[in-house]
Amino acid sequence: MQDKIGFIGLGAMGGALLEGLLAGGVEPERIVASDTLETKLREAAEKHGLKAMPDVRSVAEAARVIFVAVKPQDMKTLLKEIAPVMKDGQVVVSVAAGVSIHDIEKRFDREVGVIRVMPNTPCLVGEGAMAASGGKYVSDDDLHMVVSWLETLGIVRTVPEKLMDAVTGVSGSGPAYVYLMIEALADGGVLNGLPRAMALELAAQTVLGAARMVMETGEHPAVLREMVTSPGGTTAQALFTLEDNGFPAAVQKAVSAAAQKSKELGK
Ligand SMILES: NC(=O)C1=CN([C@@H]2O[C@H](COP(=O)(O)OP(=O)(O)OC[C@H]3O[C@@H](n4cnc5c(N)ncnc54)[C@H](OP(=O)(O)O)[C@@H]3O)[C@@H](O)[C@H]2O)C=CC1
Ligand SMILES: O=C(O)[C@@H]1CCC=N1
Repeated sequence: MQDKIGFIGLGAMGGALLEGLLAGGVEPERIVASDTLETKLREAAEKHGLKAMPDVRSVAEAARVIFVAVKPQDMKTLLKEIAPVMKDGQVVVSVAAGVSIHDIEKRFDREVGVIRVMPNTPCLVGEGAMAASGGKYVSDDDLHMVVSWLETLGIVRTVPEKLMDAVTGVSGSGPAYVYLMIEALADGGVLNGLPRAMALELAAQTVLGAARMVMETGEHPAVLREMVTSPGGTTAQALFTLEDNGFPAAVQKAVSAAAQKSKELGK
């Protein structure tokens, strides 16, 4: 029989990872899950046919690999709760921003493997951007297994743990900045007379198309930007306005602010 896979925390990110793994072919019979919110747990159990567990210890007892997707501030309490039943060879996959592998390992007096992952919500549609780092007790086989599951939800880069705060600033929190950009783009369209639904559709497709151009042509964004920018034309005027209003600096400052907050969450 295949190992069970546990989920603790079925909020925005835990739910997205769960749905992504199921869509990627993991059988629901392998999943055992727990969330403090009973309705959320019951809904997930009914929707996906997974096994709802009465508490987190039951998840830790039943599963060999346990995805933990609770808030960073709840990690200490959660790990304390499951520590007494954790065994050598189990694997905890943590997505908590800022919480280090060492901080998780030290809660157990067993050699529990820890994999720290920074995913993002587009995992829900198979377009996640993720980074992963493995701790000292995790075997290469287990790391490869978890990475291969995650690869069904998007791209996964294995990175040294010290880069995780920067990853959080770019791709973990990144979808939110892009949504803000899409909203602003659409609002700009409405300001200039477009019907709202059409403005939103054009804005979202523009972001999707531009991202695919970067991924599929392999060209630097500056080259692609020049392709759009006709001399003396509309784009040059818009780019000048964005630069003049500090758009590139604002985005870089946002990434640094998120990375800094990630460091603070880990303290
Ligand atoms: N949202 C995102 O895009 C991303 C989030 N992350 C990380 O994912 C983690 C979860 O974030 P997010 O999904 O946004 O947060 P949510 O608050 O949406 O989800 C966390 C869930 O875990 C539940 N929970 C808390 N403590 C326990 C416990 N002891 N046992 C079982 N369930 C528990 C919460 O219940 P309750 O509400 O009752 O506390 C909640 O339902 C965080 O650590 C975050 O850093 C990482 C990358 C991206
Ligand atoms: O906002 C947060 O703290 C989490 C971590 C990355 C994305 N969402």
